[in-house]
Amino acid sequence: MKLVIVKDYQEMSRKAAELLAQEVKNNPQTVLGLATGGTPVGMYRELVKLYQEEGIDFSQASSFNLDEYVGLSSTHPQSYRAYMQENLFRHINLPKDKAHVPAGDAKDLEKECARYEEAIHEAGGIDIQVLGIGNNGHIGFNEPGSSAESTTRVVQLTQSTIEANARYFASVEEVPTQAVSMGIKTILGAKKIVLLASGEAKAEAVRLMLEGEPTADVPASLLQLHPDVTVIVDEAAASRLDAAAAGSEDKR
Ligand SMILES: N[C@@H]1[C@@H](O)[C@H](O)[C@@H](COP(=O)(O)O)O[C@@H]1O
Repeated sequence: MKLVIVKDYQEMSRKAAELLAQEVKNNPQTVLGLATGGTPVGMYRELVKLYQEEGIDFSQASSFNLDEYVGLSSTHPQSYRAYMQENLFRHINLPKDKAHVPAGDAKDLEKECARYEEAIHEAGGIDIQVLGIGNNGHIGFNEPGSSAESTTRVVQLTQSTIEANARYFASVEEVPTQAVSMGIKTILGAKKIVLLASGEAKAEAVRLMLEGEPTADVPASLLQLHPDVTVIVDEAAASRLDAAAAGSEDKR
């Protein structure tokens, strides 16, 4: 995995946006894999800026989001569809029908999961997948214990994830307990992966991802099985790494 340690959140966001913009410039039909959470907000802000200032053209691109809460409609303000709309989709010229987010309010969720997996396949697979990381090492909503063979499915959120995500809701009781999430196998199927982490709270998860054995107990560590992963972390998130003591950039 390629590790890039940057000074702060701002630099992490800019670097990640530049990577995505470059990808779209190189291949206008890029299939983007997108993530939500607090971490990529700055990256989307920078990407919108690049779109406005440099005219990056998304008209032939498409996107697939990692996950969505079960039970929230696309118009619910805390749904990941609403997040994407607010932070990215409404600002750029990505065609609406090519911006995919799982439907967490589908009547038949199993069918929705199979449909989503098939849609990724039909689009030719994901070219570049953006990821954040949960405090417990989850990616997407693949909680500890998720198999490397898992595909898009309904998952149960752990209490720690529910509590961590409660800050976006009025109360912890309002946080959905389930989600539709791409699986580990779906994520590892992307041609390239970029994982972002910022802040001290992520330092232990980042350490286990990079320096621990690959194990389903820390889903992000399974990214070690992928040949093209770039991890962009700020100094606080890198603070527990052996590599952080050695220098700023490192290839492993
Ligand atoms: N499903 C999302 C993940 O994709 C995200 O990486 C994680 C961390 O979120 P944050 O970036 O807000 O710390 O939160 C949620 O659980």
